[in-house]
Amino acid sequence: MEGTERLRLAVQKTGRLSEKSLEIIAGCGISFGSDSRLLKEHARNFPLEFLFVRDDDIPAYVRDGVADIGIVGRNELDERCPDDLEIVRDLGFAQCRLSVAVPRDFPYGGLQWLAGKRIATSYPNILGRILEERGVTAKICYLSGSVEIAPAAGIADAICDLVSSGTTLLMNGLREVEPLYSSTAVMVSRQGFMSEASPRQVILERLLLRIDSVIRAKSYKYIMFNLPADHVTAVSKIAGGMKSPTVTPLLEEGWVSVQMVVAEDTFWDIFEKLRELGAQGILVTPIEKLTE
Ligand SMILES: Nc1ncnc2c1ncn2[C@@H]1O[C@H](COP(=O)(O)OP(=O)(O)OP(=O)(O)O)[C@@H](O)[C@H]1O
Ligand SMILES: O=P(O)(O)OC[C@H]1O[C@H](OP(=O)(O)OP(=O)(O)O)[C@H](O)[C@@H]1O
Ligand SMILES: [Mg+2]
Repeated sequence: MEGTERLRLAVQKTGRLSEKSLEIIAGCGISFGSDSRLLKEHARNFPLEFLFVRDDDIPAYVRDGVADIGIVGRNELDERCPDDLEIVRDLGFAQCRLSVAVPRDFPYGGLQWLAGKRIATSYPNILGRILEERGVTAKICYLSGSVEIAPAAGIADAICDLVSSGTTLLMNGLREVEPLYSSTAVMVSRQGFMSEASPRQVILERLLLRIDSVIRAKSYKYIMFNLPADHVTAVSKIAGGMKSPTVTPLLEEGWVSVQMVVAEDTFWDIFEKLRELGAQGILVTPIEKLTE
C-alpha cells in the first residue's frame, strides 16, 4: 500500500519542455492526464503530483518548497537561482545554446567589440556573469521574448538568445558569432533534498530508478541478425559494452542467429562491420527500458 505522501513535480504546462518531460514520466509506467486545463493533478498509479506551470516559475517553486522537483532548462536554473537548487538528473533533451548574434553585416571581431554596445537578452544574469568573467562592459537590455527583433527595432546592437537550428536568427537577418553557454533539460530539487531521507525523497529515489532505465534505453538499440557460425568470435569482439551476444543455432547448417544490445552512437560502425562479416537480415528495434 502507498502512503499518503506524494512527490510534487513541477513541469512546463505548454512549450518546448512539456511534451518530452511528460513522455519520460509516461515511459516510467506512470499514468496521468485527463484535461490539459487541470493545473494540479496526481498520477493514478504512483505517488506523484503534477504542477503544470510556466517554465520561468519552476526554479522558484522548487526553491520555495511549492514543488519538490521540477523539470526545467539549465538556462532557467542558472538565470534564476543556481545556488539554491541541485541538478538531480540531466535529461538530455531540449538541447540549445545561448549565443551572441549580431546583424548579418556587422563587422564582428570578438567579444571585445561588444564593449559599450547594447545587448538585448532574456538572460541578463547569465550574460552579465559571462561578460564580467571575460572583462567586457556592455549595456544589457532585458526583453522577456522575441529578442531577435531588437536590432531591427533599434533597441539594441546585438542580442544574446537561445539558438538551436539557427533558423530564427537567419530569418531575422542575424548572424551567430559567439556561443557562450549550453543547455539541456534537467531535473532539479532543492539543495539537500536528496540527502534528507524523507518519505518524498524515497519516492524520488524510486522515480529516478525508473527514469534512469528509460534514459539508458533511449541510447541503445536491440539488434538481431543471422551470421555464418564461424564469425561468432569476431562479432563478440565488436559487441562492446553489454554482456556477450546471445547466439542461437539456425536450422540451416553453419548459420546462427545473434541478438545483442548496441549503443546508439556506435550503431552504424557496428552495422558496417557486421555486413563485412556476412551478417544477413539485420533487424533493429528500440528498447523501452534497460537496467544496468
Ligand atoms: N530552439 C530551442 N531548441 C531546443 N530547446 C529550446 C529552444 N528554445 C528554448 N529551449 C529550451 O526550452 C525551454 C522552454 O522554452 P519555451 O520557448 O517553451 O519557453 P517559454 O516560451 O518561456 O515558455 P513558458 O510559457 O512556459 O514561459 C527553454 O528555457 C530552453 O531550455
Ligand atoms: O535556432 P532555432 O531553432 O530557430 O530556435 C531558437 C528560438 O527558439 C526559442 O524560441 P521559441 O521558438 O521557443 O519561442 P519563444 O521565444 O516564444 O519562447 C528561442 O528563444 C529562439 O527564438
Ligand atoms: Mg518561459
